[in-house]
Amino acid sequence: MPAMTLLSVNLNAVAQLRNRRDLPWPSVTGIARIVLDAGASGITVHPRPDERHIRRTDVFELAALLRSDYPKAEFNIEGYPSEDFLELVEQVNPQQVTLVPDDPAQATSDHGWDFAGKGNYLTSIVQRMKRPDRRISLFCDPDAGANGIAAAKATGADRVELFTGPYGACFDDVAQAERELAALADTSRAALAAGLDVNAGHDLTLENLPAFQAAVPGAAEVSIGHGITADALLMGFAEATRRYVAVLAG
Ligand SMILES: CC(=O)[C@@H](O)[C@H](O)COP(=O)(O)O
Ligand SMILES: NCC(=O)COP(=O)(O)O
Repeated sequence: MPAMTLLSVNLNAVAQLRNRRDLPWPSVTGIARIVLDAGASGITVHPRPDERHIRRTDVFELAALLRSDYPKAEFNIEGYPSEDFLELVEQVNPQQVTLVPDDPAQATSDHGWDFAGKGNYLTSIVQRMKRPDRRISLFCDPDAGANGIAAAKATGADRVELFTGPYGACFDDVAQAERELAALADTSRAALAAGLDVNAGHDLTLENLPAFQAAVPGAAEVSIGHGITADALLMGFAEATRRYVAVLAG
């Protein structure tokens, strides 16, 4: 079990802001530098077919930056395993690929895989994507439970990423937040017991992360974008990153 939960900063929101104009700022690679210098362990991007935030060019530029200046940082590329996506991953060769069952029309990711129903499909994608230097993570519903986790493990994946969106959405409902945390904790325990490492992400914030950490110990990595970008508008990306890293350090 990893000693500390690592922070991977999702830069989708930065790219989305940049894309409001036909101009190169805010710079996605520039912000990547700032968060990595401030203590983030990796960078996450979730390119979508319409390039409404991260563009294919961003993926290549980030990969080049990490290779040249941050060789210890992890690049995590998330997305639906379309042929275009798989070819992009093969060209860029990130350390981690997170497969997400999102439809191009979705505003954002809103559910995990149906591991039992899509088992054969996922197994073939995992086999194609897996390399000794690349891990595969599967986006996982918070209530996937032991049966879902057994099916996820059978695909050959290395990790699951717990979808924390429903937990993040109940910031003003403490009782519901506790129910969401209990489901996440059950699924995380089942994953760890099955030999899968656990990542987590979606709508995690400085405010909801401590309770998540307490309820779901042992996560290898959280990827955070929207919340840290909102914080960075107030305090800058360096300070925001330092605060998330401090929360994760406990
Ligand atoms: C899989 C996941 O939860 C994130 O990658 C999320 O989809 C971020 O994407 P957006 O920032 O575009 O919502
Ligand atoms: N993989 C989840 C992720 O990157 C989280 O993004 P966000 O919801 O924090 O924007």
